[in-house]
Amino acid sequence: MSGLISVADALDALAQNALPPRAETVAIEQAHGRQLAEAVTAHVSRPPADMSAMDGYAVRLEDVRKAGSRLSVIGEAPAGTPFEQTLGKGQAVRIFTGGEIPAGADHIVIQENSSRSGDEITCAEGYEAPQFIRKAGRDFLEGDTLLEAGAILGAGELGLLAAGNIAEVKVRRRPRVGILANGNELKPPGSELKRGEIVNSNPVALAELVRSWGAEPVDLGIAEDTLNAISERIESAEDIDIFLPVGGASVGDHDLMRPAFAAAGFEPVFEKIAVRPGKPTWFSTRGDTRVLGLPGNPASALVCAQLFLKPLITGQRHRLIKARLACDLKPNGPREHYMRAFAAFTDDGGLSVDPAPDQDSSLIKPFVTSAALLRRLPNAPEKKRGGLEDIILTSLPRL
Ligand SMILES: Nc1nc2c(c(=O)[nH]1)N[C@H]1C(S)=C(S)[C@@H](COP(=O)(O)OP(=O)(O)OC[C@H]3O[C@@H](n4cnc5c(N)ncnc54)[C@H](O)[C@@H]3O)O[C@H]1N2
Ligand code: MOO
Repeated sequence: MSGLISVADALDALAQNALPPRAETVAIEQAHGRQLAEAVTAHVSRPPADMSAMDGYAVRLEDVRKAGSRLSVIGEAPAGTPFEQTLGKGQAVRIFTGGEIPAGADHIVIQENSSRSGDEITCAEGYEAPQFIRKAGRDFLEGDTLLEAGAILGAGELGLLAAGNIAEVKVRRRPRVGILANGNELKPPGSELKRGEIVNSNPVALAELVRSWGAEPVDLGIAEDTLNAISERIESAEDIDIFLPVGGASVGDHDLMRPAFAAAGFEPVFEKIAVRPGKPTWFSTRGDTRVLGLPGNPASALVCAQLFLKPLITGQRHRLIKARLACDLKPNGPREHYMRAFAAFTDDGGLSVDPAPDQDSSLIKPFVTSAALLRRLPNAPEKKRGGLEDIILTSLPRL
């Protein structure tokens, strides 16, 4: 495959050249944001036994069917210290939230509904059905699958693993993504700029995206516009899974990224994509290493990172969802267009999408407000305000 290919074909090619899976074991305290390499099963049941949901008295339901029932208190069951005897007729055990239900008991009378005098309680009400007992294994049983391979570990997932008595998990190794800028005009943020120089803004934004997708960005610096300078950066980079050259992707005399990677033994898979912005995006492989070449224009780099780098890192395709257009759209050209767009929830529970008025590929400001990429298929006809279009949500819509 080479030449100009469609977005769908580019995504297929990336999937066919997915990174080989590599796993490592980490403590759950270090596992936030990581992706499980294998399914995890519970080591314990939760709760481990029937538990009281309230502070009160564990009783036999048949003893408290009528208001005014009197029972004798024969012991205590606080959380962590089960009461070991079996409760008999007319007996109650003082129990606290999280205490294990003693054998023989099948109901909790909450303390607000009872009065105690010495070792005797009187129930204010009668009961028809058992209450306030959490059955063993209500959350999960020992041996249940808690999480599937591929799950991303956030707060809920980590709490679930800990509750399942799991201290370590096998997670996918974070791919190392080597970000390499290129251009004689580029200077780091904060530099004193001479005429013709511009600030190297793409790597810091790309690094943040890479991190947010669970990979590790590696700064390979700025290479000058010579084959040697770029080749040196490629050769001295250590343990990189995905090279991410940005800039020098087009056809100009100073666009040297492709030949430099070709000289380093990378074989082209595709050379450009019928996408806007970001047509010069290219992809090559060498053994287990990948190189995704992004154009230098900031919007092209950031949009194509969303479209092509994210699936390469995560192994997952984008999810398109529908949103209602807040303005009219002109007919699209021959390239699949991903417009930087503002997405917001509407009062009627829907989602609206409003493309930034200027879609030039050099602009960075639209990324500050945009939460979505609005997809327009090649040669799509004009669309009226209020119609439904496909979008990719890149962050949470505004409320
Ligand atoms: N004759 C043609 N010219 C161009 C074509 C084409 O098909 N034929 N394609 C255009 C398209 S589309 C794009 S996109 C750009 C991509 O160009 P490059 O990837 O070669 O990018 P550069 O020339 O290196 O830079 C473009 C632009 O972006 C600025 N830049 C570059 N790197 C950074 C950085 N790290 N941080 C901030 N800004 C950066 C650079 O200064 C340029 O202004 O090519 C078109 N040309
Ligand atoms: O594809 Mo380029 O990104 O249009 O400017």
